[in-house]
Amino acid sequence: MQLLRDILYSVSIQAVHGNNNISVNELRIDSRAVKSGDAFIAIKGVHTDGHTFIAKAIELGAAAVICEVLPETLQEQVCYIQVADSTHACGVMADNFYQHPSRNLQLVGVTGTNGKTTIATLLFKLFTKMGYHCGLLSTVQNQIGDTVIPATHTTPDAISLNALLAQMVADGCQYAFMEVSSHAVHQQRIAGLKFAGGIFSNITHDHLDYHKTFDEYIRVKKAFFDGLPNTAFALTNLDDKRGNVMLQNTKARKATYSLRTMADFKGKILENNLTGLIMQVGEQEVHFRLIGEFNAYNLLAVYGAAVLLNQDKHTVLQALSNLQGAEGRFDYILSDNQRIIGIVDYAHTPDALLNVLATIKNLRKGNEQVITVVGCGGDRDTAKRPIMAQVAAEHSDKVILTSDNPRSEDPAAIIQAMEAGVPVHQKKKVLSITDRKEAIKTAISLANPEDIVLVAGKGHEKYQDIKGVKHPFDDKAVLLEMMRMMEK
Ligand SMILES: CC(=O)N[C@H]1[C@@H](OP(=O)(O)OP(=O)(O)OC[C@H]2O[C@@H](n3ccc(=O)[nH]c3=O)[C@H](O)[C@@H]2O)O[C@H](CO)[C@@H](O)[C@@H]1O[C@H](C)C(=O)N[C@@H](C)C(=O)N[C@H](CCC(=O)O)C(=O)O
Ligand SMILES: Nc1ncnc2c1ncn2[C@@H]1O[C@H](COP(=O)(O)OP(=O)(O)OP(=O)(O)O)[C@@H](O)[C@H]1O
Ligand SMILES: N[C@H](CCC[C@H](N)C(=O)O)C(=O)O
Ligand SMILES: [Mg+2]
Repeated sequence: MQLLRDILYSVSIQAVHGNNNISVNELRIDSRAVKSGDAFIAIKGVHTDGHTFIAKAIELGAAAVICEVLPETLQEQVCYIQVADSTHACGVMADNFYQHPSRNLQLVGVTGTNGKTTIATLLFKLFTKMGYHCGLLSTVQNQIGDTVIPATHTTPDAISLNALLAQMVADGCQYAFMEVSSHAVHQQRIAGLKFAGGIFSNITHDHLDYHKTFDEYIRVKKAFFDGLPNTAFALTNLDDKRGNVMLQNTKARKATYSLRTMADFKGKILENNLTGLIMQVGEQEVHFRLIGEFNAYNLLAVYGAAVLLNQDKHTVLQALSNLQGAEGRFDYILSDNQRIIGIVDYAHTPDALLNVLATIKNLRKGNEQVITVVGCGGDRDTAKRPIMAQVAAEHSDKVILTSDNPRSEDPAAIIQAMEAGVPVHQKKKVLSITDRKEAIKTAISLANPEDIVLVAGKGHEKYQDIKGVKHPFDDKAVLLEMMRMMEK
């Protein structure tokens, strides 16, 4: 419990109605969760406007309301705080309410279209291995030391985020590694946080359903670096066309990584096969267990960040060399009698799919076929659908288009939109099967010994979201089940 006026410290306030010298139990952005003595922050969302639920929140006992527009009639027992931007106020208030947790550990944020989970997870594993107590906030899961806390978002809302960071501080964590999604930057979920460092992986086509234009998407990602303090580092990928732009206006210490040009952290791939990567990193030659060129980038980002956090180069490379990647990222299975190679990967953007297929192509020894099973999520960027199918068709021998998470959409319509991207001369090698399990089964039945079956798009996910209901589904488990069934 804390005083409202303390929680409001450094929030830009336009007007106060009522007594702000009252105690507040919890901060809430959802009226449905409000209990007696809570403060309700009304946020304008994508689907609805939190301001319409102010009366409901008060009915449930809200003692304070933070809003951009005051209701017409004000209740005497409630303190109303009018602010210019309630999403920003929410971030600052959450930071105050939880006693500035991000100032009490070293917080590193990772942004970019692809690689966030991999980089954040590797940093968490690396620092844990080097003897530190660490926290992780990622798409796959949140973690405090060994304790796993399920994740609902890539970056949680400001209140949950600060609550988790406070738990990490209370548990003695020295470092926290988090993914910073573009949604989170735009919705100010990270307002008020103090970062010790920021990492940029890359930027390609995604989330244009939300950000509308690519320029706006770039601007939002850049805003994360614009907001870093001069005590932080900002580490960027020089091989990405927008790598430099990201750091243009940052106050943070700039650093770069690259596989192609001069950079602070320069790497070179010496070998890249199914047993891993051999890379030259600085002066040292190192073997890594992660597979593929894109992971060479992720590893360089992790190495650079660790060195910028004052860790010893040799210790870092030694520890990093033994680590495995994140669940569902180029997750590799050999069928029991080693006939077929199965790969589960979270590639759900054209760029990620292209990377995975290019990686597979490089690893192929001879005439093995590559059979790709892929779909696109419903209620998400529609522009990527035909491109994903095109990429799959161009770089595979056979393709089965199927459902990802259809959400509120008709799965057949999503598949149709994908089919439109398949070039006419490649239509012959493309099948469409709406049921994902059937699609995986068919892929296995089409495979000959040594062939590679890639199941893309869902990675670690353990469900399929159909009309708002999450049905249990696990690509890796289904793939294994089908491999075993077909081998009998
Ligand atoms: C598009 C988007 O980001 N939506 C997020 C947003 O919801 P919204 O804007 O639709 O909210 P809304 O339903 O319009 O409601 C507005 C406000 O009214 C409140 N409300 C609503 C109803 C009610 O009865 N009472 C009430 O108070 C809501 O709590 C909210 O504060 O704010 C909510 C509360 O923080 C989030 O849960 C929700 O995430 C949804 C579930 C989501 O799917 N988000 C995805 C797109 C997302 O954020 N993904 C990124 C990762 C992307 C990536 O990198 O791949 C992530 O960081 O996870
Ligand atoms: N550095 C990279 N560059 C391009 N593609 C990558 C990179 N790292 C991983 N990928 C591909 O992108 C997929 C997603 O990787 P990862 O989960 O690490 O990214 P993410 O940024 O966290 O994604 P999300 O935004 O969905 O949380 C992987 O399965 C892999 O196919
Ligand atoms: N963080 C991404 C993940 C997409 C994964 C894919 N399986 C889908 O459901 O579209 C999103 O929510 O847009
Ligand atoms: Mg992620």
